[in-house]
Amino acid sequence: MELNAFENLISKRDGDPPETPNTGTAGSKTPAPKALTKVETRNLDFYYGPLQALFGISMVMPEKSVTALIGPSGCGKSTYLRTLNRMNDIIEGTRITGDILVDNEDIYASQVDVVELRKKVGMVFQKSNPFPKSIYDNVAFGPRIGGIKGKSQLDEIVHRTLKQAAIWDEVKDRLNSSALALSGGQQQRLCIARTLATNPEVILMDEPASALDPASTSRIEDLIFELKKDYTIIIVTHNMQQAARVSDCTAFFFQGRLIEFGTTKSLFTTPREKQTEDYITGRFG
Ligand SMILES: Nc1ncnc2c1ncn2[C@@H]1O[C@H](COP(=O)(O)OP(=O)(O)OP(=O)(O)O)[C@@H](O)[C@H]1O
Repeated sequence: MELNAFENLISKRDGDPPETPNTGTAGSKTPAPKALTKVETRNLDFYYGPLQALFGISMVMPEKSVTALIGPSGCGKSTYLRTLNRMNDIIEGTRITGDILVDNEDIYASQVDVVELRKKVGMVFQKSNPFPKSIYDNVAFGPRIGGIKGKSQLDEIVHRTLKQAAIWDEVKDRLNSSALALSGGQQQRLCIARTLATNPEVILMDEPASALDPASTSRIEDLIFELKKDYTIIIVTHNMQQAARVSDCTAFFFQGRLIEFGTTKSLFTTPREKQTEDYITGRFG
Protein backbone atom coordinates (compact mmCIF):
# COMPACT_ATOMS: atom_id res chain seq x y z
CA MET A 1 0.00 0.00 0.00
CA GLU A 2 1.28 3.45 -0.90
CA LEU A 3 2.04 5.76 1.98
CA ASN A 4 0.45 8.70 0.20
CA ALA A 5 -2.77 6.71 0.02
CA PHE A 6 -2.90 7.06 3.78
CA GLU A 7 -2.32 10.78 3.50
CA ASN A 8 -5.39 11.01 1.29
CA LEU A 9 -7.44 9.11 3.81
CA ILE A 10 -6.24 11.21 6.69
CA SER A 11 -6.72 14.51 4.89
CA LYS A 12 -10.46 13.79 4.65
CA ARG A 13 -10.65 14.53 8.33
CA ASP A 14 -7.96 17.10 8.74
CA GLY A 15 -10.51 19.55 10.13
CA ASP A 16 -9.97 18.04 13.52
CA PRO A 17 -6.28 17.27 13.95
CA PRO A 18 -4.80 15.77 17.09
CA GLU A 19 -3.50 18.23 19.58
CA THR A 20 -1.04 15.79 21.01
CA PRO A 21 1.76 14.64 18.76
CA ASN A 22 2.81 12.02 21.23
CA THR A 23 5.87 10.34 19.88
CA GLY A 24 6.72 7.95 22.64
CA THR A 25 7.99 4.48 21.92
CA ALA A 26 8.35 1.63 24.33
CA GLY A 27 10.29 2.94 27.27
CA SER A 28 10.57 6.50 25.91
CA LYS A 29 7.59 8.74 25.78
CA THR A 30 7.23 12.42 25.21
CA PRO A 31 4.76 14.14 27.55
CA ALA A 32 1.68 15.55 25.89
CA PRO A 33 2.26 19.28 25.31
CA LYS A 34 -1.36 20.44 25.04
CA ALA A 35 -4.10 17.89 25.57
CA LEU A 36 -4.64 16.43 29.01
CA THR A 37 -3.54 12.86 29.55
CA LYS A 38 -6.51 10.58 30.14
CA VAL A 39 -4.95 7.12 30.15
CA GLU A 40 -1.32 6.23 30.69
CA THR A 41 0.58 2.98 31.01
CA ARG A 42 4.08 2.81 32.40
CA ASN A 43 6.37 -0.09 31.73
CA LEU A 44 3.49 -2.52 31.55
CA ASP A 45 4.23 -6.25 31.43
CA PHE A 46 1.42 -8.79 31.18
CA TYR A 47 1.47 -12.57 31.55
CA TYR A 48 -1.00 -15.36 30.81
CA GLY A 49 0.48 -17.92 33.19
CA PRO A 50 4.00 -18.51 31.89
CA LEU A 51 3.37 -16.67 28.60
CA GLN A 52 4.45 -13.05 28.59
CA ALA A 53 2.10 -11.24 26.22
CA LEU A 54 3.15 -7.60 26.80
CA PHE A 55 6.63 -6.21 27.36
CA GLY A 56 7.24 -2.81 28.93
CA ILE A 57 4.45 -0.84 27.29
CA SER A 58 4.64 2.90 28.07
CA MET A 59 2.08 5.06 26.38
CA VAL A 60 0.16 8.28 27.01
CA MET A 61 -3.33 8.65 25.56
CA PRO A 62 -4.76 12.17 25.44
CA GLU A 63 -8.27 13.08 26.49
CA LYS A 64 -11.01 13.36 23.87
CA SER A 65 -9.01 11.76 21.12
CA VAL A 66 -8.95 8.44 19.30
CA THR A 67 -5.95 6.16 19.68
CA ALA A 68 -5.74 3.17 17.35
CA LEU A 69 -3.85 0.00 18.25
CA ILE A 70 -2.60 -1.85 15.18
CA GLY A 71 -0.32 -4.79 14.52
CA PRO A 72 -0.38 -8.38 13.28
CA SER A 73 -2.53 -11.07 14.84
CA GLY A 74 -1.33 -12.16 18.27
CA CYS A 75 0.83 -9.07 18.90
CA GLY A 76 -1.06 -8.16 22.09
CA LYS A 77 -3.47 -5.41 21.01
CA SER A 78 -6.56 -6.90 22.65
CA THR A 79 -4.60 -7.90 25.73
CA TYR A 80 -3.36 -4.34 26.12
CA LEU A 81 -6.86 -2.91 25.56
CA ARG A 82 -8.35 -5.22 28.17
CA THR A 83 -5.80 -4.21 30.80
CA LEU A 84 -7.19 -0.67 30.65
CA ASN A 85 -10.43 -1.60 32.44
CA ARG A 86 -9.12 -4.74 34.14
CA MET A 87 -11.08 -7.06 31.88
CA ASN A 88 -8.17 -9.50 32.03
CA ASP A 89 -8.76 -9.92 35.77
CA ILE A 90 -11.46 -12.45 34.96
CA ILE A 91 -8.92 -14.73 33.22
CA GLU A 92 -7.35 -17.07 35.69
CA GLY A 93 -3.57 -17.13 36.04
CA THR A 94 -2.92 -13.67 34.59
CA ARG A 95 -0.40 -11.30 36.11
CA ILE A 96 0.52 -7.70 35.48
CA THR A 97 3.42 -5.45 36.47
CA GLY A 98 3.92 -1.75 35.82
CA ASP A 99 1.32 1.00 36.16
CA ILE A 100 -1.94 1.90 34.48
CA LEU A 101 -3.30 5.34 35.28
CA VAL A 102 -6.69 6.77 34.37
CA ASP A 103 -6.97 10.44 35.30
CA ASN A 104 -3.62 9.96 36.97
CA GLU A 105 -5.00 7.32 39.35
CA ASP A 106 -3.65 3.80 39.55
CA ILE A 107 -6.50 1.52 38.45
CA TYR A 108 -4.88 -1.48 40.13
CA ALA A 109 -4.73 0.22 43.55
CA SER A 110 -6.36 -1.83 46.30
CA GLN A 111 -9.17 0.63 46.95
CA VAL A 112 -10.35 0.71 43.32
CA ASP A 113 -13.91 -0.51 42.76
CA VAL A 114 -13.66 -2.52 39.55
CA VAL A 115 -17.37 -2.17 38.76
CA GLU A 116 -17.04 1.62 38.94
CA LEU A 117 -13.86 1.47 36.86
CA ARG A 118 -15.65 -0.47 34.12
CA LYS A 119 -18.41 2.14 34.08
CA LYS A 120 -15.85 4.89 33.64
CA VAL A 121 -13.85 2.86 31.13
CA GLY A 122 -16.54 1.17 29.04
CA MET A 123 -16.00 -1.45 26.38
CA VAL A 124 -17.50 -2.34 23.00
CA PHE A 125 -16.68 -5.78 21.67
CA GLN A 126 -15.95 -7.13 18.20
CA LYS A 127 -19.19 -9.05 18.02
CA SER A 128 -22.24 -7.09 19.04
CA ASN A 129 -23.74 -8.71 22.11
CA PRO A 130 -27.16 -7.24 22.87
CA PHE A 131 -29.11 -8.87 25.67
CA PRO A 132 -32.20 -10.86 24.59
CA LYS A 133 -34.37 -8.00 25.74
CA SER A 134 -36.08 -5.03 24.15
CA ILE A 135 -34.08 -2.18 22.64
CA TYR A 136 -35.21 0.04 25.52
CA ASP A 137 -34.26 -2.48 28.19
CA ASN A 138 -30.83 -3.01 26.69
CA VAL A 139 -29.98 0.64 27.11
CA ALA A 140 -31.77 1.03 30.45
CA PHE A 141 -30.06 -2.05 31.90
CA GLY A 142 -26.91 -0.34 33.19
CA PRO A 143 -28.67 2.73 34.64
CA ARG A 144 -31.22 0.45 36.38
CA ILE A 145 -28.42 -1.61 37.93
CA GLY A 146 -26.91 1.70 38.99
CA GLY A 147 -30.11 2.49 40.94
CA ILE A 148 -32.02 4.71 38.50
CA LYS A 149 -35.67 3.68 38.67
CA GLY A 150 -37.67 6.71 37.52
CA LYS A 151 -39.29 6.23 34.13
CA SER A 152 -38.76 9.79 32.95
CA GLN A 153 -35.08 9.66 33.85
CA LEU A 154 -34.65 6.31 32.10
CA ASP A 155 -36.57 7.61 29.09
CA GLU A 156 -34.19 10.56 28.92
CA ILE A 157 -31.11 8.34 29.08
CA VAL A 158 -32.45 5.95 26.43
CA HIS A 159 -33.36 8.81 24.11
CA ARG A 160 -30.08 10.67 24.59
CA THR A 161 -27.76 7.69 24.19
CA LEU A 162 -29.59 6.20 21.20
CA LYS A 163 -29.30 9.61 19.56
CA GLN A 164 -25.62 9.85 20.44
CA ALA A 165 -25.09 6.40 18.95
CA ALA A 166 -26.82 7.53 15.74
CA ILE A 167 -29.53 4.88 15.87
CA TRP A 168 -32.49 6.76 17.39
CA ASP A 169 -34.26 7.47 14.10
CA GLU A 170 -34.12 3.81 13.13
CA VAL A 171 -35.52 2.45 16.38
CA LYS A 172 -37.66 5.19 17.94
CA ASP A 173 -40.89 3.52 16.83
CA ARG A 174 -39.97 0.08 18.09
CA LEU A 175 -38.21 0.57 21.40
CA ASN A 176 -40.10 -2.35 22.88
CA SER A 177 -39.12 -4.79 20.12
CA SER A 178 -36.36 -7.30 20.64
CA ALA A 179 -32.83 -6.00 20.13
CA LEU A 180 -32.01 -9.31 18.48
CA ALA A 181 -34.19 -8.37 15.49
CA LEU A 182 -31.84 -5.51 14.56
CA SER A 183 -29.22 -5.81 11.83
CA GLY A 184 -25.60 -6.43 12.83
CA GLY A 185 -24.66 -2.79 12.32
CA GLN A 186 -27.69 -1.60 14.29
CA GLN A 187 -26.91 -4.05 17.09
CA GLN A 188 -23.39 -2.68 17.31
CA ARG A 189 -24.67 0.91 17.54
CA LEU A 190 -27.16 -0.23 20.17
CA CYS A 191 -24.27 -1.74 22.14
CA ILE A 192 -22.46 1.58 21.88
CA ALA A 193 -25.60 3.31 23.24
CA ARG A 194 -25.69 0.77 26.06
CA THR A 195 -22.08 1.60 26.90
CA LEU A 196 -22.80 5.35 26.78
CA ALA A 197 -25.75 4.91 29.16
CA THR A 198 -23.43 4.22 32.08
CA ASN A 199 -21.66 7.56 31.55
CA PRO A 200 -18.19 6.38 30.58
CA GLU A 201 -15.31 8.77 30.05
CA VAL A 202 -13.15 6.31 28.13
CA ILE A 203 -14.50 3.83 25.55
CA LEU A 204 -12.45 0.80 24.58
CA MET A 205 -13.40 -0.71 21.23
CA ASP A 206 -12.09 -4.10 20.15
CA GLU A 207 -12.50 -4.26 16.37
CA PRO A 208 -16.01 -2.84 16.59
CA ALA A 209 -16.64 -2.95 12.85
CA SER A 210 -14.83 -6.09 11.76
CA ALA A 211 -18.03 -8.13 11.45
CA LEU A 212 -19.91 -5.42 9.55
CA ASP A 213 -20.50 -4.59 5.89
CA PRO A 214 -18.87 -1.47 4.40
CA ALA A 215 -21.92 0.79 4.89
CA SER A 216 -22.31 -0.20 8.55
CA THR A 217 -18.56 0.15 9.05
CA SER A 218 -18.70 3.65 7.67
CA ARG A 219 -21.50 4.56 10.10
CA ILE A 220 -19.48 3.24 13.02
CA GLU A 221 -16.46 5.26 11.86
CA ASP A 222 -18.58 8.41 11.59
CA LEU A 223 -19.89 7.71 15.05
CA ILE A 224 -16.40 7.32 16.51
CA PHE A 225 -15.47 10.63 14.98
CA GLU A 226 -18.48 12.30 16.63
CA LEU A 227 -17.98 10.59 20.00
CA LYS A 228 -14.42 11.74 20.42
CA LYS A 229 -15.70 15.26 21.05
CA ASP A 230 -16.85 13.98 24.43
CA TYR A 231 -14.99 10.74 25.07
CA THR A 232 -11.50 9.28 24.96
CA ILE A 233 -11.57 6.35 22.57
CA ILE A 234 -9.03 3.55 22.22
CA ILE A 235 -9.69 1.19 19.36
CA VAL A 236 -8.11 -2.06 18.20
CA THR A 237 -8.35 -2.49 14.46
CA HIS A 238 -6.89 -4.80 11.85
CA ASN A 239 -7.88 -2.34 9.21
CA MET A 240 -5.15 0.21 8.63
CA GLN A 241 -7.30 2.44 6.46
CA GLN A 242 -9.75 2.53 9.33
CA ALA A 243 -6.99 3.49 11.77
CA ALA A 244 -5.92 6.22 9.37
CA ARG A 245 -9.47 7.51 8.95
CA VAL A 246 -10.63 7.60 12.55
CA SER A 247 -7.65 7.99 14.86
CA ASP A 248 -5.49 10.88 16.03
CA CYS A 249 -2.70 8.71 17.38
CA THR A 250 -1.66 5.21 16.39
CA ALA A 251 0.35 2.60 18.25
CA PHE A 252 2.01 -0.22 16.34
CA PHE A 253 2.49 -3.42 18.33
CA PHE A 254 4.61 -6.38 17.34
CA GLN A 255 5.22 -9.54 19.36
CA GLY A 256 3.98 -7.94 22.57
CA ARG A 257 6.11 -4.82 22.24
CA LEU A 258 5.19 -1.26 21.37
CA ILE A 259 7.32 -0.58 18.34
CA GLU A 260 6.14 2.92 17.53
CA PHE A 261 3.57 5.38 18.82
CA GLY A 262 2.84 8.76 17.33
CA THR A 263 0.29 10.86 15.55
CA THR A 264 -1.55 8.80 12.99
CA LYS A 265 -0.39 11.07 10.24
CA SER A 266 3.28 10.79 11.12
CA LEU A 267 3.15 7.06 11.77
CA PHE A 268 1.54 6.34 8.42
CA THR A 269 3.45 8.85 6.33
CA THR A 270 6.88 8.96 7.95
CA PRO A 271 7.26 5.91 10.19
CA ARG A 272 10.45 6.01 12.22
CA GLU A 273 10.87 2.27 12.56
CA LYS A 274 11.49 -0.14 9.71
CA GLN A 275 9.10 -2.71 11.22
CA THR A 276 6.31 -0.12 11.19
CA GLU A 277 7.00 0.74 7.60
CA ASP A 278 7.08 -2.92 6.59
CA TYR A 279 3.75 -3.52 8.31
CA ILE A 280 1.88 -0.51 6.97
CA THR A 281 3.14 -1.12 3.47
CA GLY A 282 1.91 -4.70 3.62
CA ARG A 283 5.30 -6.41 3.63
CA PHE A 284 4.23 -8.59 6.54
CA GLY A 285 1.30 -9.27 8.84
N1 LIG B 1 -6.95 -16.03 27.40
C1 LIG B 1 -5.71 -16.25 26.97
N2 LIG B 1 -4.96 -17.22 27.54
C2 LIG B 1 -3.69 -17.46 27.14
N3 LIG B 1 -3.06 -16.77 26.17
C3 LIG B 1 -3.77 -15.80 25.55
C4 LIG B 1 -5.11 -15.49 25.93
N4 LIG B 1 -5.54 -14.47 25.15
C5 LIG B 1 -4.51 -14.15 24.34
N5 LIG B 1 -3.45 -14.95 24.57
C6 LIG B 1 -2.13 -14.90 23.89
O1 LIG B 1 -1.57 -13.62 24.11
C7 LIG B 1 -0.95 -13.15 22.92
C8 LIG B 1 -1.57 -11.83 22.51
O2 LIG B 1 -2.92 -12.07 22.13
P1 LIG B 1 -3.94 -10.90 21.78
O3 LIG B 1 -5.28 -11.52 21.61
O4 LIG B 1 -3.80 -9.81 22.76
O5 LIG B 1 -3.38 -10.40 20.38
P2 LIG B 1 -4.06 -9.48 19.28
O6 LIG B 1 -2.99 -8.62 18.74
O7 LIG B 1 -5.25 -8.81 19.84
O8 LIG B 1 -4.49 -10.57 18.20
P3 LIG B 1 -5.71 -10.56 17.15
O9 LIG B 1 -5.46 -9.40 16.24
O10 LIG B 1 -5.58 -11.87 16.44
O11 LIG B 1 -6.98 -10.43 17.93
C9 LIG B 1 -1.09 -14.26 21.89
O12 LIG B 1 0.07 -15.04 21.94
C10 LIG B 1 -2.29 -15.03 22.40
O13 LIG B 1 -2.21 -16.39 21.99
